[in-house]
Amino acid sequence: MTEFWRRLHFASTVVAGLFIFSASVTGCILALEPWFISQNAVSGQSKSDVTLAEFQEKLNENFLEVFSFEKDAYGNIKVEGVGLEKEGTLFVNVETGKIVTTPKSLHPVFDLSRDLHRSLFLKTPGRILMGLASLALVFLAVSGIGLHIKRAGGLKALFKSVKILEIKRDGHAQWSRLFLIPILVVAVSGTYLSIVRFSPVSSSGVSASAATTIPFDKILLPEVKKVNYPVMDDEPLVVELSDRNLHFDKTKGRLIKTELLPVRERMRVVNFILHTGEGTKGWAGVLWLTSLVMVFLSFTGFQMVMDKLRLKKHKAALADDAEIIILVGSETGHTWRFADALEEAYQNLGIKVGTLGMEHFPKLNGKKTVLFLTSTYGNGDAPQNAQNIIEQLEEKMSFAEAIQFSVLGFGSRQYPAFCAFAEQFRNHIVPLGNAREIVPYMTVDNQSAVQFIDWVRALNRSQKITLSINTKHLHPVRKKGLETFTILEKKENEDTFLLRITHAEKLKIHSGDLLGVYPPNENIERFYSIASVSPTELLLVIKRTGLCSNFLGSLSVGDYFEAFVKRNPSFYCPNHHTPVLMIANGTGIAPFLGMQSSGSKLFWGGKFQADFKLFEKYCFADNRYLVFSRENDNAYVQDLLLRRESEVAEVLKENGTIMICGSRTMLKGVLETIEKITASNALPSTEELRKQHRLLTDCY
Ligand SMILES: Cc1cc2nc3c(=O)[nH]c(=O)nc-3n(C[C@H](O)[C@H](O)[C@H](O)COP(=O)(O)O)c2cc1C
Repeated sequence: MTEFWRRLHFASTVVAGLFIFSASVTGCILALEPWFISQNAVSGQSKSDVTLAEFQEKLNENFLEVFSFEKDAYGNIKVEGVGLEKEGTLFVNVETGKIVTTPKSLHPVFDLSRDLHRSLFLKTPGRILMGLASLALVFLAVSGIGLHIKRAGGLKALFKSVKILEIKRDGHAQWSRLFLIPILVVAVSGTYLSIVRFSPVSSSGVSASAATTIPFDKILLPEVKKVNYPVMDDEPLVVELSDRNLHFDKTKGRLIKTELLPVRERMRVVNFILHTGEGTKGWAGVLWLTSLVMVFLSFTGFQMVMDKLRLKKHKAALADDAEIIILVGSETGHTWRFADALEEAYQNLGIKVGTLGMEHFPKLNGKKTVLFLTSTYGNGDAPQNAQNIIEQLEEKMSFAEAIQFSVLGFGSRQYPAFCAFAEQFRNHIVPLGNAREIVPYMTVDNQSAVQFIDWVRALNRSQKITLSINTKHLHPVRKKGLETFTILEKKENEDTFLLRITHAEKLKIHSGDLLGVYPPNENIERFYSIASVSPTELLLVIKRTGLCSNFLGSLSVGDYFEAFVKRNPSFYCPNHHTPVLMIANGTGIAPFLGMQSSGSKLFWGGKFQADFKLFEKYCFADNRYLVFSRENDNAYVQDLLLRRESEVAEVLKENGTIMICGSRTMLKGVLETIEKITASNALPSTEELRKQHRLLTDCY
């Protein structure tokens, strides 16, 4: 269902985005019009009990002849007639009937904006386009509501606050939710106005009703919209009220007929006011804010669409006749190279094949061969596009008649949980009654082309085909559009060093994001945790362990290098006002140097006191607790947690969050300790805390 809302939202943006953007910008200008016009009102306010007959007498004192008069939404009365001194279209005072100066015309920008807003200066075709754009906005608003509900996890949760971690995505969600109702009103009323304009009025559009008989001298002026005085004796005098037209004979006494305005016309007036704010300064103000928000939403929406189009060279759906389905789980994109090469090999044999990311895992039917290629991330976790996929496996696969499958895990033996996710995933498929494994589970370490080809050979034997892989396509390629980072400061202690580097402000880096750096002559990046200490500066704390860290360690102040930022929102510091407990060892302190606040406590463990000196200047947390394993009390950070058990428990009691960064060995010890603390203080378990997003880890 989420996918349905997302597609509807995406399609509406692509189709009508530019038109909506243009209407939003011009809407910002037009919503100001009621304010200017109301300041410009010249006719004054009429008393509520003045009758039309009394007002006519006043007019007769000042005019030789009146052909008609009309009142606009701001109370200005415009008379067509011959005055004692002037004639033509004249504005009059509502109490005296005397001619007053005409209202000043507004700046031409309003007329230009109106034309652009209604018809893009293209007359009827433009009006039709803008009508369709309004309709697309209705779809956008409705699909937006659907997405909000899905994102919040239910209708009730819809009103919870959204954490703004990334302006583009979260700001879009936050502001669209706040302005959902006015946006929907603008969209529906705009659509209605367009429909009314282009659907023909039937001649029976006005209905007569004998029941509404108002004597002429009882009509109150505030209720009158327009009066037409007849020129010929046999024509009626027509008084237009908001919901009906009254026809009187020329003697002015006798009502000839009453025309009730059709519902459609009355609805048009209501929708016109809702859409333009005419005559209502308060609603006009809301519309102005709504237009501003819509400009922002168009802008951020466009950026997201562009991001998606840029990223999405891969499809989101399969052709119905695909015999082979390749499903890819990937965090940083490397596994896609292997999947694409495999797809190409099938195509070369004329076999119908489709490749999808795991997030587009379709409900399978009939007889299918499905090849799963997936990496493993974090602590043996699923990559980003395969989160929660195991829970959905049965639903996706159980309707198929027969599935032949194989799982190929991509990972790195540098991580203790080597290919753990792929293995776990495979173990959940094996028991399914309709699934048969055609190639035994295999793994690919560090994107090894040789190991991949081994698996392809096994696949060939099983399928009795000869896939031939173009190994050129397996070589890692550097990402395009890398950013430049220049070193401002470098400090070293033993084999660890701190870099303060500067970057372009537009990058909008958050502490907790990762910096992807390519070592010289290698196209597989390494990631380093970032502390963002100003809009253009960040800190890295790195230990020399291999090619890439040695490369960065060899740079000096003034040198620059190229890298890219990988967003890591699952390790952003929560920005609600609850305490945060930051736990790190060694270089794991890096992201926390950019996250410290008055509500945070930092627990850090290192070997020697001197190690801390490296970043002491940047560590200003009041509540910081340090421990050294080769000095003083020879203890680890988990020992420190036990010693300060009551403070740890206090953070959790106050609904706080625990963030852990550093080595995996430390993580294991720390989690065991926290489990003990939560158990003895009747607090939620670490598993429960993880589910509540109150236990965040970034360990390597
Ligand atoms: C932060 C990080 C965590 C990782 N965690 C694991 C892991 O727990 N187990 C594993 O086998 N590989 C792990 N890897 C290695 C990746 O799975 C491997 O590089 C894979 O080829 C990446 O494929 P992808 O770019 O398609 O996601 C990790 C890599 C990074 C950068």
